Parts: sequence; C-alpha cells; structure tokens
Amino acid sequence: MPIVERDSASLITHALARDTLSRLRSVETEQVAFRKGLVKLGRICGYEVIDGAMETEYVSITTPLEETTGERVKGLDDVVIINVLRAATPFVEGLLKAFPRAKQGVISAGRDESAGMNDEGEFPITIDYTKLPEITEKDTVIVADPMLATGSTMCTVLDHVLSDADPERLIVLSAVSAPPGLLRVGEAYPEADLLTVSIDDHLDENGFIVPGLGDAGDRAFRTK
Ligand SMILES: O=P(O)(O)OC[C@H]1O[C@H](OP(=O)(O)OP(=O)(O)O)[C@H](O)[C@@H]1O
Ligand SMILES: O=c1cc[nH]c(=O)[nH]1
Ligand SMILES: [Mg+2]
Repeated sequence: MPIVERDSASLITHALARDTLSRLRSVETEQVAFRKGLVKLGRICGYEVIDGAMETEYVSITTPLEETTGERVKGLDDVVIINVLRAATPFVEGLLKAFPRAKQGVISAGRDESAGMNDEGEFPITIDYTKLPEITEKDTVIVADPMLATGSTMCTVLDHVLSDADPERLIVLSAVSAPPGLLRVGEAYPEADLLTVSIDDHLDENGFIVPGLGDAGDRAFRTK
C-alpha cells in the first residue's frame, strides 16, 4: 500500500517514510540529523514514486548460467527533477539516489515572510535564480519541495517550469503539506499529481504548517 489516493493528493504511506518524517518533526532533532532525515525521506519517496507511478518492461538478460527474462523500469532517463532552493536540497539529494540519471533544474524561490500572507492566504514569492534543463514531451517532471504550505511558492515555480514546456507527466512531491496549499496547486495545475507523505491539519497565522516541522530551510541550514 505504498501510495494511497486522497481527495486532494496521494499519500506516500511507506512505514519508513512515516518513521523518518516523525523524527524530522521532533524539535529535538538537530541540524545534522534533520538534514540526513530529509535525504533519507527523499530516497524513500523516490523509490515509492518509481514503484507507484512508473511502469516496468520485460528484457532478456544473460546471467552467468543462462538466458532469462528480467525487468527494467521504463522512462528512468526521461525524468527531470526540479530542486526548489533551498529546503529541497537535501530532499533532492535523496531523490537522486532513486533517479541518478535525472536531468536537474534549480529554482531559488523564497517567501517574503516579512510581508505576511495576503487576504487570499498567499505570500509574495521572490525568484532569484533559475537554471532549467530542456524539458521534452517524453519527460516526467518531479518538482520537489519538502514543504507545501500556502502553495504560493509551488505555483510560482510551476509557472516558471511550465512556461514553455509540456511534459508527459508532472509530479509535485512534498514531505509535509497543508490543505490550502494542495487546493491552490491542484486548482492552478489540475494535471499535476500531488504526492506527499503527510497532509497536516492547518496553517497558523504566519503561514506555518501545523503540526508541521517548523522552518525546514532554517533547520537544515542552521540559519536561525
Ligand atoms: O507553500 P508556501 O507557503 O509557499 O511555503 C512553502 C515554501 O516555504 C519554504 O521555503 P522558504 O520560503 O522558507 O525558503 P527556504 O527554503 O530558503 O527556507 C519551503 O521550502 C517552501 O519552498
Ligand atoms: O511550515 C512551513 C511552511 C513553509 N515553510 C517551512 O519551512 N515550513
Ligand atoms: Mg524557509
């Protein structure tokens, strides 16, 4: 039961994913353990994406003893992973263990937290840097960000990624998500498959996911 459909998203339910996320949530988890936990969670999520969302094909192989039939995952060379700086960096490091030959894109996107949320529950997003590979019609694009809160960042990132690309498949992968963010991204990009390890309860008045795990970027990079 690795991926379970919900109304707003599909849940990655692997026991190790839930275990790792629970450790990340703890306020006792310090920087190094936090970063390693995100790497581990990214790896598990990558394997689950392959298991739940990709097909295999039969191939003939020759063992040292005889010819037999084996299986290969189809389309592993047609994967693009977008790293949403900065909190996604360790998460993507793990994801790349499952997709070592993925093309990689980087988008530096940050919420202007001093501006606060507007009446629609959105943050202004600053994009400082983007470097994207060519995205073809054969590609599966995985946009990875451990936190999906209001969805402001993800919608802005998707606007950039899809401005002149029409990939075969679009996956938005998060560790922790909140209902308003899933709703916003789902409405703006109905073609996206939203995958997450946990749909948390709500956002607080500062746009933080509750119970959440706090500020993932600050915890991984020790900036606060
Ligand atoms: O759904 P949203 O309300 O947009 O919030 C989610 C975003 O917030 C965090 O990034 P942040 O802006 O803190 O930048 P950082 O990764 O550099 O810490 C997180 O990594 C997401 O990108
Ligand atoms: O709870 C949240 C919301 C946005 N970004 C984070 O890092 N944590
Ligand atoms: Mg942050």
